[in-house]
Amino acid sequence: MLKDFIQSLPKAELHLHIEGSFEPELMFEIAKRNNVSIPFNSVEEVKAAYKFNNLQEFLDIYYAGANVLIEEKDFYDLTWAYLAKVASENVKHVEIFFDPQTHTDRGVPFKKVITGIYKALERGESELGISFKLIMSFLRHLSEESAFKTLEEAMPYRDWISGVGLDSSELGNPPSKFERVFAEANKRGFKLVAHAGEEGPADYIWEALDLLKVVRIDHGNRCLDDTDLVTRLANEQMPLTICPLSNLELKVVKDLKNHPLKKLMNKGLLATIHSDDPAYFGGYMNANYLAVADALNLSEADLAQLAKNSFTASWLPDTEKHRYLEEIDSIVRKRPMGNTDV
Ligand code: HPA
Ligand SMILES: [Zn+2]
Repeated sequence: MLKDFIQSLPKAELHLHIEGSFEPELMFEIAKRNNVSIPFNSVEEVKAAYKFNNLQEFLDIYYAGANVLIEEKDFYDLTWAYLAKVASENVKHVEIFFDPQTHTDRGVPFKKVITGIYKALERGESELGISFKLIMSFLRHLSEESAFKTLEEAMPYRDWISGVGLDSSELGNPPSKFERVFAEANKRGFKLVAHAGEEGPADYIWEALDLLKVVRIDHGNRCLDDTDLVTRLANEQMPLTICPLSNLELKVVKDLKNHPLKKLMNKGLLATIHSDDPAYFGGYMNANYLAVADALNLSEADLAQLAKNSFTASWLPDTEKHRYLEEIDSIVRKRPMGNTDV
């Protein structure tokens, strides 16, 4: 079964907002211990509210949910719950986003946020065997000044943070707004990524490449509107971290049958599959692989390619990347049909 095959593949998660993995059950538990009220009476009520017509409707609820997180332990529990979940799905490496401004703007110290997340990641590495990188994302609906301030706040934790990203409300907040702060982050040795072309136009992807100098595009669906851009992305083997269930729930695509993933792969782009905000969009890594496999009739060879792409696009050292690529090839070779392209 496709499901078992997906489960058997080692995978890397490269597009995951840790605040988006906040399951309602844990939200109630943390709200209670922090004495914070939430406008819902039950887990079912929370889940019923997770219906979105666009990115902004989701973000409003996502930021409201994050208000419950106050203490270091909250961030630790949040991160640990995510790691325990993906360990059961054979995810071997994670490069996760956190949104410091969502918390520091409410008076929660940067230190509590990052320490809770980082300690859980370290435990995940030693107990679950999941290697990790941490990416600090700037909220693009906030000012350049606020992003610069956040970059400074992060410097005592420089060694814990591998990269800088850009997320939140895309339309009207082009990458160019953050050109200077990304240049500064680059100088300080952070790797750079940005959400672009989720709701925003192909132009925003050009800006992310040329002005921000990113090494991966998060989402990037809209690149297909621009053939020159597709050629550039293919030539550079620029990774696109694609999130199928997110695209469906935020109405970036009407139906997964129209999802551009297969088109992207056919054009030679380095596409990868991830979960974005799994607690809000109804599925973690394997559910994303399975949903898109069903909708687009992907073969086992396609799925193996996507899992390989996730390691190729990761920031693991080359030796580790190759180890995973070989492991996936050997899983494919052992399939009953040999070459699984059936
Ligand atoms: O999919 C997303 N897009 C932009 N910002 C986000 N913040 C969490 N998830 C997302
Ligand atoms: Zn995202």
